[in-house]
Amino acid sequence: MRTAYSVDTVRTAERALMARLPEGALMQRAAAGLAVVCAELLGKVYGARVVLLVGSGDNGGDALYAGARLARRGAGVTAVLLDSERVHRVGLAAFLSAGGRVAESGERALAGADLVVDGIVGIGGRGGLRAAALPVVRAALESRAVVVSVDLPSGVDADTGQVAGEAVRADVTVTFGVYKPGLLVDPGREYAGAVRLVDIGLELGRGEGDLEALQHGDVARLLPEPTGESDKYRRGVVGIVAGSARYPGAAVLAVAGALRGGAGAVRYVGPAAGAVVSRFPETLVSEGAPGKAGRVQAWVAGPGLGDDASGLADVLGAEVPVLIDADGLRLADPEAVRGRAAPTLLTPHAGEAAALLGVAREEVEAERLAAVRELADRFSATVLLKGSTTLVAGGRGEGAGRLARVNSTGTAWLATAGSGDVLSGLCGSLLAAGLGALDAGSVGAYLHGLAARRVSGGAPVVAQDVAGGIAGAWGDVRHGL
Ligand SMILES: NC(=O)C1=CN([C@@H]2O[C@H](COP(=O)(O)OP(=O)(O)OC[C@H]3O[C@@H](n4cnc5c(N)ncnc54)[C@H](OP(=O)(O)O)[C@@H]3O)[C@@H](O)[C@H]2O)[C@@H](O)CC1
Ligand SMILES: [K+]
Repeated sequence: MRTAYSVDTVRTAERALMARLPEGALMQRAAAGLAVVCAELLGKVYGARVVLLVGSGDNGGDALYAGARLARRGAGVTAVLLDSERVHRVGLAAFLSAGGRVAESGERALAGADLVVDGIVGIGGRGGLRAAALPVVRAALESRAVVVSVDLPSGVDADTGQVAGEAVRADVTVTFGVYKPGLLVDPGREYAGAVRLVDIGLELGRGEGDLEALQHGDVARLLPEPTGESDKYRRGVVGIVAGSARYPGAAVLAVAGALRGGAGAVRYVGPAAGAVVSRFPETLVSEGAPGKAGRVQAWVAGPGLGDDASGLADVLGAEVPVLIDADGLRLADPEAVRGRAAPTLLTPHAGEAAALLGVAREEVEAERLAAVRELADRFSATVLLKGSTTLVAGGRGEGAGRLARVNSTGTAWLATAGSGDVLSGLCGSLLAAGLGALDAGSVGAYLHGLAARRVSGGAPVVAQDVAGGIAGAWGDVRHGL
């Protein structure tokens, strides 16, 4: 599990650790780790040209101490001080005595740099980059240098990943102690590049976390596994209410996701039974109301329904887990969602989330973590917000509280018609197998992203292929590949 902690939590832990250590020890640990990564990236340190962008706080201090270490190993290191009146004084003195120089012109220094260290601002930053920093940041990005951000790309909000205006686009971010949410959630994640974690001795429990990202091992432990005793009901029967005369394909894709998600059986209820059975003859179909369809251990409702809300009341009234997606999100009665006793998983994309919250889509995109938490609170449900970094926040009971999940396996190629339908079936299958809503959503998103990456290989994918790739992704996770 990769766990990220909020700035407040990090600051509290840092204070406690600092009280037990000699003054400046933490910054030395941070700078040493930063210098090691820079040296690795440079290959040869002696003779390399390094430029430090130095802001007015401790983030700039880290950069100066790391710069001193590189200068002692023979690199030509130049510091661009964004405010010469406000700089980490002791760090600057150490940097100068190690042979570092202060640049007269930032732009000129940057033109020939091999590596740029972004120490403008870290977890103390508020808002996007200030005007004074913009010319050097732009020059750094235009140079051919590798850009390494200290702790966080300057301009990215550590707690939310929000970028107000401009921010540094790093090739690598060296972060200290623990991950910060802004490094895992878009748009911040995109600015961070590859993230390297440097241990500085901070000790924080999972319970103090703000956001976590499942890794292969976590997903492997959560995957349902049939035993010799299994029959279809033990593996879970999932019911799908999806599709319409106009959108039969949504039903087919949701069923595809559900079958690939390991359900013992899939029941389909709706007008697209012909299309479903011709593609997947193993599906059990019925045309009446969902309540009459027979035993089901989790329902998925919504993909491609158009304006037909007739099945939703039955589904929302069922005492089993329910996933609502796509048109179902618009058609479902919010009171019926809030009033449910069994787990409920809502799976909007940013546009649907914006409609549910009554805000503009851009607002959701800019503050994805806040949006998913707000929806989970409003609907007393677990909410999965789809996107390049899909987020899942818990409602009542399981997963409640602040610890949300972020999925790191997504790919931009997943933004394709029908891929959400596959995801809804897949997550529904996991619910039917007995996973809680937070686990079903995050494991489903993980496999879905991995499946898309596997079949894409960097090229466009279609939703059917994503469903077809789930088995391979499942196997990779199980075998730790
Ligand atoms: N604590 C520890 O134990 C350890 C901390 N460590 C390091 O310290 C970092 C935190 O340092 P910090 O607290 O000094 O804050 P920091 O990120 O340098 O920013 C504050 C300064 O930036 C300014 N500023 C604000 N917003 C801005 C913007 N948008 N654009 C430009 N400037 C902006 C703000 O100015 P002001 O608002 O006061 O005018 C203030 O002067 C942390 O990220 C890690 O790198 C490591 O050494 C490990 C041990
Ligand atoms: K930084």
